[in-house]
Amino acid sequence: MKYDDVKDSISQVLISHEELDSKLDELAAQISQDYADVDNLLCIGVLKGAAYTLVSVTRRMSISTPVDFMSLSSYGSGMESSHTITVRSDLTTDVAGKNVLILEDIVDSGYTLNWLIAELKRRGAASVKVMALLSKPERREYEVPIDYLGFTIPNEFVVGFGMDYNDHYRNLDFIGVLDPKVYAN
Ligand SMILES: O=P(O)(O)OC[C@H]1O[C@H](OP(=O)(O)OP(=O)(O)O)[C@H](O)[C@@H]1O
Ligand SMILES: Nc1nc2[nH]cnc2c(=O)[nH]1
Repeated sequence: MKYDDVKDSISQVLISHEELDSKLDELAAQISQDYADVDNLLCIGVLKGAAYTLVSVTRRMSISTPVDFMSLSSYGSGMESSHTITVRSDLTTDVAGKNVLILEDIVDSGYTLNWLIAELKRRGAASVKVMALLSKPERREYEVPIDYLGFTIPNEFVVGFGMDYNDHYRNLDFIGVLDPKVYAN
């Protein structure tokens, strides 16, 4: 898809590249401070969307951390969660005894995180904390603790910085509202 067509599909820039950069700096500084003396930190990202957030935050951290990814499916290619989690590919790390920090791009219904936190605890993680770049509280159906939050956003379908519609728009360097004309009819 040409970049001009992509821009035409965005009805509003919700969070600019500059705002993202400075928030990512803040989050990474806070996490680095809080985990400076914590052993066995493991940062986990849920593919595909959170890859952008995980890399951007850990790259800015002033402490060293192992990273791992998990691929879960709840949304498929569309806009509504199926509320059934399928593990497409699992972590390669044994999380038993690890202090896990999940880095997510967005918390919407909370279903994904609610499932993942329970699963990591079931596998014996010593602690599980959450960083989410975006939270959409109006959509919440499952309460999840967010220890580090970037932005609270309104109930709009957003794309960019990891977030997709039909696997496009992830590589935008800002977060925008997808124009409803894109998914109408
Ligand atoms: O709070 P929830 O309602 O569970 O929604 C949040 C989940 O939705 C998105 O992933 P998605 O399933 O779209 O997969 P993707 O990252 O591959 O795009 C996002 O990355 C979260 O993992
Ligand atoms: N792209 C995208 N994926 C989501 N998953 C849950 N909420 C959203 C959203 O607003 N946009």
